[in-house]
Amino acid sequence: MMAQYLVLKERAGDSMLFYRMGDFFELFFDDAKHAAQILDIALTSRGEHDGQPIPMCGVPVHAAENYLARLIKAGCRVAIAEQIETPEEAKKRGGSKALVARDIVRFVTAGTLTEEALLEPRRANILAAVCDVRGTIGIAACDISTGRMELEECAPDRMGAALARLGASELVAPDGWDEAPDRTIARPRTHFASDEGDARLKTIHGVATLDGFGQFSRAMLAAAGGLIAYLDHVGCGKLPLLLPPVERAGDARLTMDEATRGSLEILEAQQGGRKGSLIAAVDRCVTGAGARMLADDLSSPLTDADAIQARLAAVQWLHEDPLLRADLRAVLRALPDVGRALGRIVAGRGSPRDLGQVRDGLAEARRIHDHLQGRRDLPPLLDRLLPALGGHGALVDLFTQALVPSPPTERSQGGFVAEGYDAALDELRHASGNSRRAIAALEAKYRDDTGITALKIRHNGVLGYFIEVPAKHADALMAPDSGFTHRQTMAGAVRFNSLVLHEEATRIAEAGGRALALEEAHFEQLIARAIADRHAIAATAEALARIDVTAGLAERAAEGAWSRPDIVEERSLVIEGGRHPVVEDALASAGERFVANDCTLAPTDRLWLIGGPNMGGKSTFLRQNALIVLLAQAGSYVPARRATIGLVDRLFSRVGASDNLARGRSTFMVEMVETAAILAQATERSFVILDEVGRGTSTYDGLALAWAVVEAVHETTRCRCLFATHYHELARLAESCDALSLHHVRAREWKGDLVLLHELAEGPADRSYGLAVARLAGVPAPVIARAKTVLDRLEKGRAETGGLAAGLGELPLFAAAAQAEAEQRDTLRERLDGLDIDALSPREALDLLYDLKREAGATEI
Ligand SMILES: Nc1ncnc2c1ncn2[C@@H]1O[C@H](COP(=O)(O)OP(=O)(O)OP(=O)(O)O)[C@@H](O)[C@H]1O
Repeated sequence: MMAQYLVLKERAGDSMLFYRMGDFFELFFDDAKHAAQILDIALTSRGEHDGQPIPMCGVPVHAAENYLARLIKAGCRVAIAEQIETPEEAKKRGGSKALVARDIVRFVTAGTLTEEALLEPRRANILAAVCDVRGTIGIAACDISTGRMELEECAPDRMGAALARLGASELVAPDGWDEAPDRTIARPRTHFASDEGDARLKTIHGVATLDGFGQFSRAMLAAAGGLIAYLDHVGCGKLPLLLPPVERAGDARLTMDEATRGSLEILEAQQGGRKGSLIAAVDRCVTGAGARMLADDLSSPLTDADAIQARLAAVQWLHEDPLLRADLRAVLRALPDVGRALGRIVAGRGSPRDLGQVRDGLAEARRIHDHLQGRRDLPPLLDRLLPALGGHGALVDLFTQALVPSPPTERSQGGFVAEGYDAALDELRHASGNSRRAIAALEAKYRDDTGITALKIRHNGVLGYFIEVPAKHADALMAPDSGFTHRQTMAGAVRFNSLVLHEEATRIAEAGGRALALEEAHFEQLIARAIADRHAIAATAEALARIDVTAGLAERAAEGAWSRPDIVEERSLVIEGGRHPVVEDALASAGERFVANDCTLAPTDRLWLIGGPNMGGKSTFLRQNALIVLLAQAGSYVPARRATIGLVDRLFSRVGASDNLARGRSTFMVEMVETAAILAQATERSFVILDEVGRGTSTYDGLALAWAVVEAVHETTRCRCLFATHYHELARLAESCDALSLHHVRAREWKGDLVLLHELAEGPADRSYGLAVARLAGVPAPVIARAKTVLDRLEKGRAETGGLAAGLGELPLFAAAAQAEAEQRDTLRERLDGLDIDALSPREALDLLYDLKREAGATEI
C-alpha cells in the first residue's frame, strides 16, 4: 500500500495527498504532521517506513469539505486520491490480496473551488494566469464557480495594478520567469503558448475562430493557455465551466494600483475583513451574485462616459420608483445562486439540489422579466437585459415536472425525481410502498397469531427486515413448526425471519434498486440538458446580478440621500456637500453627525494644499473625494449634495509612511516608491490624493521632498490633486504655483479645550494645535507643560532665523530649475560632441576623462 501511496504522492507534488481508505481520507508523513497541526486533530502512526513509524492522521469522508476549507484557508493545496474500483473488482482482478486501485481525481486549490461550503457567497473566487510575451504582459482570469473568463494585456509597469484589481486567490505563471509576481505557482513555460491557448479556447467553445468573442492578442492567448493547462491539471482532465472569454481593455477602466486600493479600503479594510470597507458601506445587494458583481464594479470603475451614464440612468429609474424596487428586491432575495449551481453542474459536482436551484432561478428570472417588460420608460441598460431573463420556458417546465420541489444535495438515496414524471419509476415506488404496507399488516397479523403484543418488525443495515420479540417470549417462535427461523439472540430480545417477510423485503429491495437506477439515469439527462444550455443560463445569472446591483445602489442612494453625479469630460471635480460613506456610517452608529465638505477643483485651481490639526479630518476629506470619483465612475450615486465629475483615467491614493513591513521595506522607502510611481504614471486626467507625503523621514528631508513633489505635480503632471500636510512652510508654494490653493480644516480652542470642527475652509492653517490634540488624547499634564516650554523655544528660534523654510524665497521655480539642470548636463554633451578622439594622445584622453567625470559629478545631487 505504501508503494501505491508514494507513487501518488510523487504525482501530488507539493499538494497534500488525501488518500482514500474506506470512509476516511488518510494523510501520511509530513502531510499528516502539517494537517494535524492546522486542523487540530490527533496525529497517530501506522506501520514503518525506513525503520521509522509513519505519522498518520485522517478525516472522515462525509466531513471532508469542512477540513478542506480549513486547509485551503491556511494556504494548502490538496490532491484527492479516490478508490477507482470496488474491493470486489480488485479481488476479481488480482486475487484476494489485491490492493484497490486508487488515483488522484482532482486537486483542491484556493482558486479552483466550486463547493458551496468552501466559497464565500458574496465574493468572486478568481484564478489567474500571467505571463510575458515579448515585453507585453498577458493575463487570463476566471472564476470557475461561475465560469466567467477575462483576458487582458498590459505593459509590464501596469501588471501590478491589473493583478491588484483581480485580487486572485491563486496565480500561476511560467517557471523561471524573473519578473513573476510574488506568491505565484510556477508551471511549465511550454503551457503558456499562444497557439495552445487559441486552440484550447476554440475547442472548448466549439468555434473555428475566436473573433466572435473579441480580438485577443498573443499575450492574452498565451496566458489563457497557461490557465487552461492548470485547470486541466487540477481537474485531472475534467474542465470546469468556462464561458467565452471577454476581452478586458485596460484603458476602458479606471486604473488603480495596489497601494491605492489598499489605502481606499475598497473591498477590504486595512486591518483586514470587509467591515469598515467601502463595499460594506455601499452593498445593499440581496443576492451573492449581485454582491460579487458590485465588488467587480467597484474594483474596476469605468472611464467611458456613455457606459457610466447608462448605469446611472438605470439606478435613477429604480431610485425614483421605490415600489417597483421593493418588488424586484423581494423576488431577487429568494433567488438561489444560479451561476454557482451551474458551475458545480458543469464541473461534474452537481447535485439534484443544484438542478433545483437552476430551475427556481430561471423561473424567478421570468417573473422579473414580466415585471419589467412593457414598462414604457425602461432604461436602455435594463431593456438590453430583458432577452437574457426569459427564454428558458422549456427547460423550466422540464425541470419542474422532473424534480421534486426541494431536491436533496445527496443523490445516492434517490427521492428527487417527482411523481408523475416517469410511470415506470412511479410503479416501482408504488410496489415498494405496497410491500411496506404489507409488512405493517404482517406485523399486526403475527401479533394476533402469536399473542405477543410486544412483537415488532424492524429493519437495520445488516439484517434487513426481521421480527423481534422480547427474550421471554422467544421460545414459542423457536419451535420448528412455528413458521419462524431464528436469526440472532440479543441481550433482551431474539430476532427471527419468516418466508413471507423475506419475500416482501426482497420485493422492496429490488424495486428500490431499480428505482435508484432510473433516478440516476434521469439525473444524468437533466445534467446534460443544463450543460447544453450553460451559456444561456449563465447569461441569465449575469442579468439577474446586474439588476440586483442596480436596485441595491438605488436602495443605498435612497437610504443615505445620495445624488446622481454629472459626468463631464472637462478636467474638473466639483463636489458640494461631500461625505465619506464609511466614516459617516461609523459616526452615525455612535450618534454623531458627519460634517459635509465641498471640493471644487478646476483646471485653474487643480491642486489643493490642506493643512490643519491632527484629527481635524484631512485624511477623511481626501479619501471621500477619491471614493466619490470611484463610486460615480462605477455607476453609483454618490454621498454628496451635488457632484460633477470630470472623468478620471487613473486614481492614486498615498498615505505618508504607511507601514508595509510585510514587504520588508522601511516605511519611508515604501512612501517614496509609491510617490515615484505617481510621478511616473499620473496623467493630466488623473486624480491624486497625497496624505502627508514626506512625514516618514527627518523634518528637513521630508519638507524638501514634499515641496518638490508638490511642484512636480503642479508643473509636470498637472493632474487634479489634494495634498494634506503638516508642513506650514509649503504654504509659500502658493506664491509660485498659480493653480495651487491653500485650505485647512478648522479648529477652535474654547476654554482651553480644542474643538475640531471638521470643516474645510480656504486659506492656510494658522497653527498646528499638536499639543492640544495630545492633551485630548490623554498625554499627562506635566509632559504637555514641558512640551509647551520646548515649543516656545523652538518658535522663538524660528522667528529669529526665518525658520525651516528660510531661504526658500530665493529658490528658482521648479520648471526653471529643471531647465537649468538640463542645460548644465548639456554642456557635457557639447564637449563630447566637439571631441576628435583620434587626435588625442592616450595621456590627454585619460586627463579628459577625469575632467568630464569631475564635471558630471558636480551636477549630481
Ligand atoms: N467631516 C467630518 N465630520 C465629522 N467627523 C469627522 C469628519 N472628518 C473626520 N472626522 C472625525 O475625525 C477623525 C479624524 O479624522 P482624520 O483621520 O481624517 O484626521 P486627520 O486630519 O487626517 O488627522 P491626522 O493629521 O492625525 O492624520 C475621524 O476618525 C472622524 O471620526
